[in-house]
Amino acid sequence: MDVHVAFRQPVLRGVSLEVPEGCIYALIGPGAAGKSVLLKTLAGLIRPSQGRVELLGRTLGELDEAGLMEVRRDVGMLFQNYALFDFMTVGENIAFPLRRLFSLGEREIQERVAERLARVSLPGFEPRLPAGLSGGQKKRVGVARATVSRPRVLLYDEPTAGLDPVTSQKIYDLIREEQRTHRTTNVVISSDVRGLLTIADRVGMLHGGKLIFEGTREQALASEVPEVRQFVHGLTDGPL
Ligand SMILES: Nc1ncnc2c1ncn2[C@@H]1O[C@H](COP(=O)(O)OP(=O)(O)OP(=O)(O)O)[C@@H](O)[C@H]1O
Repeated sequence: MDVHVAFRQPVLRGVSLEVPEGCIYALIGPGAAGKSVLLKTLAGLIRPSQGRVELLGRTLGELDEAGLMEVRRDVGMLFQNYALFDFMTVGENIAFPLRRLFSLGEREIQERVAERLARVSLPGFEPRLPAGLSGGQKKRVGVARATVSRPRVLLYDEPTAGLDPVTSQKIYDLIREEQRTHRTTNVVISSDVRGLLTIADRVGMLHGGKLIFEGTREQALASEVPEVRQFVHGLTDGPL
């Protein structure tokens, strides 16, 4: 609610949004609008200079490090640039959140990693190194890592950047299936707005650090707000 974040200059200037439980929320907007900053603020990685972030009924600003750690167990994040550790195998990358935030036996960790890899159509990829994977495979490993701890909230920053349309759609379908199977709450940023809208329930558009539109996918597609209309339909003429 009323979230402000500033670095050298203000980036988020009073953003209020509510992501309904169990939905896929598409966060769209032009470059440097503040989408990634908002996602990191939701994840508790950036503290707002003003305003309040509530996640799963808890106000992040009121939590100490132990409380934040507890909330982070319920949040999975796919970062923009894969953020896979190059020196770790695929299997160790996926196991990382389990080892860091949970105390599970080795066998259960290996089982969960194998199940996730099968789920993202990369069975048996445990011993591979990220450097030897294609962009689409890295994104799928990222999805496997974000979901391995069975978090209730998933935050995806550009899950399809740099991928061809078919591979992109497969990633979107995977996000949708995960949401349907595990009833997760999802926020997804993508500059591929059309692809993202195929799975989105709700849409929020950031522009200049403010939320200039919020509504259902249908409302976004029918919006008469000039910036929203231009962005959603990829028009060259318009205010952007
Ligand atoms: N850690 C930081 N330090 C300083 N400035 C930052 C930092 N992170 C983001 N910014 C600035 O905040 C603004 C918003 O960045 P953000 O990454 O949220 O944009 P975005 O909407 O995700 O854009 P893109 O689609 O280009 O990734 C940019 O001007 C960026 O330079």
